[in-house]
Amino acid sequence: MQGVWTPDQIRAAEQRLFTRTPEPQVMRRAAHAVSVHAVRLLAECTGGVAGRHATLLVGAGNNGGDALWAGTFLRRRGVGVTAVLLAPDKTHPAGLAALRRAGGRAVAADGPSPDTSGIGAEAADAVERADAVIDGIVGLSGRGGLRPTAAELWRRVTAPVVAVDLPSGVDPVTGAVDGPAVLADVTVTFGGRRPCHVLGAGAVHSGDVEVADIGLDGYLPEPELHLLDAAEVGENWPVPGPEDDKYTQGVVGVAAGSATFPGAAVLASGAAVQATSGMVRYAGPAADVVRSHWPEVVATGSITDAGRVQAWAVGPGIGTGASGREVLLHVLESGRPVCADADSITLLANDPTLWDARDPDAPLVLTPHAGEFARLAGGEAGTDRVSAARDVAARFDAVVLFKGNTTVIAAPDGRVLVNDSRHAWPATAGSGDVLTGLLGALLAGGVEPWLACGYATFVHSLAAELAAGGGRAAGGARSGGSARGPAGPGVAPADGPGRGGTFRVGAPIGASALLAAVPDAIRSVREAAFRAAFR
Ligand SMILES: NC(=O)C1=CN([C@@H]2O[C@H](COP(=O)(O)OP(=O)(O)OC[C@H]3O[C@@H](n4cnc5c(N)ncnc54)[C@H](OP(=O)(O)O)[C@@H]3O)[C@@H](O)[C@H]2O)[C@@H](O)CC1
Ligand SMILES: Nc1ncnc2c1ncn2[C@@H]1O[C@H](COP(=O)(O)OP(=O)(O)O)[C@@H](O)[C@H]1O
Ligand SMILES: [K+]
Repeated sequence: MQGVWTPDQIRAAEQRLFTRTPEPQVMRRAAHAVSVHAVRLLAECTGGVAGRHATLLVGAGNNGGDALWAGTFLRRRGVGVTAVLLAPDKTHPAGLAALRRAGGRAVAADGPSPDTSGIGAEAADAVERADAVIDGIVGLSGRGGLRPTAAELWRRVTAPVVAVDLPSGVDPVTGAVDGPAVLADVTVTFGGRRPCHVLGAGAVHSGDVEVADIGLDGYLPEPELHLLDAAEVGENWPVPGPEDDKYTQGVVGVAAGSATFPGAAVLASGAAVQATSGMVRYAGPAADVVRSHWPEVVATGSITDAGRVQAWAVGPGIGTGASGREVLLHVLESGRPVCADADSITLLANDPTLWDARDPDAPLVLTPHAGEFARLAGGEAGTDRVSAARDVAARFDAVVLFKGNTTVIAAPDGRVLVNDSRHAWPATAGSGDVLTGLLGALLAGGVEPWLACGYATFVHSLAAELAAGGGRAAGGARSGGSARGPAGPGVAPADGPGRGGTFRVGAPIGASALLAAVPDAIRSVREAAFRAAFR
């Protein structure tokens, strides 16, 4: 599991590191990593390094200092370097002196201008003609969007961009973007990811995130957030062993769908069938339709005849009336782990007495989308979705899987996992029903609920990507390309978030296609685990 640390945690760790390693040395280490990725980007995008030109956007603090030192390292590779200074009086003095000694040039951002922008002609020229741009405008101390001069410079950037630490203009803590902000191809960060690399629009603006080792390991506390990788999901996905039979792997019960919404039952049951090899029981009015799609499902018309299960997936399409309430009540009283989605969340939000039916020892997973979340929480989540999910998880003593482009998974004890989707293909009707089925199957297989949410979300997102034709295998390299794509600087391409090639290929999918790709996604994460074991 990879960690994500808040700016405060990073700063505290840095202070401890500085007691052993002098700050300038740490900065040079960080800057060297930035230069390595800038060299790679130059080579990939222009076919060469020496003789190319890099422009540094340099702000008032240490982030600008990093960029200046990175420029110094680039000079050693024969790259022409111009630093555009946004705050000449506050520019990192040692970094600027080093760049000048190395033969780099520095110009002020503002100055005599041929137009009304206030950007000096030299600065404008350096930005517009750059082969690569290094964004050192602002880092961990950033607040709000880019200020006017920085925004005006950014508007002129067309070259590929390496952001130092984080893309300037993005809120370091929430990832929110509420003004102009840099859209990076690569972000080079230090010691561990920051929340803005994985949350909200920041996840898109960061591009590919590279974590450089600057010696912080050993000084960092427990991470604020966690990320899963493909190998970990594959290693822990339940598969049958030699001693297993259909019962030992856990039987999942699906209580979903209705005469009006049989599709929810088919999708959730199908996902449960594809997720593990044990047995799936279905209970509800769509039993005939489910049987005709999935003959292996043991289906009955009534929840009271369902038979024994090890976990329940309940909610999609059951309705919020009396019959839906009865189904939910039965499931909550079963004492089994429950994944409650869709209508069951609305029922719980509307009728607090339903909570009393719950066995306090049985794990409960709630999987709200934004609207259902607001019903549960009693108000909109706002931009700090992590805190909002944590609060609801603690309040209801349940694991909360808060859906969205970035899915936030909070446990009642405060642990948070995030899945920063690199695309938006699951944004299609019925895909939530598939997720519910996957989760039910993992809970029935005995997977710890918080991790089950992480594994299910990872596979769900990957299945959508494979189905859409992005073609990225889990743990594999993403295809390249400038973050800005054909839409031009600062604008995400129309076909999805503006990052590597995945977003410019593929076709929209329905939930059935996502469901059909689940076995490929599971195979892919298991292959990643196999490769990792022999690395
Ligand atoms: N600690 C270390 O040794 C290491 C740290 N490292 C590096 O240091 C970075 C943190 O540096 P930092 O704390 O100096 O602040 P930084 O982010 O550069 O901001 C500077 C000033 O910018 C301003 N500003 C704020 N918002 C703004 C906006 N929207 N648009 C424009 N300007 C804005 C605001 O000043 P103001 O103008 O408000 O007075 C703020 O004080 C960190 O991200 C990493 O890169 C690495 O070298 C590893 C070792
Ligand atoms: N923009 C998006 N990017 C990535 N994933 C998304 C996006 N929007 C929704 N999703 C995912 O798609 C699924 C939709 O679930 P839900 O809203 O319950 O749909 P439904 O009720 O139609 O099945 C969730 O897993 C959610 O995280
Ligand atoms: K930056």
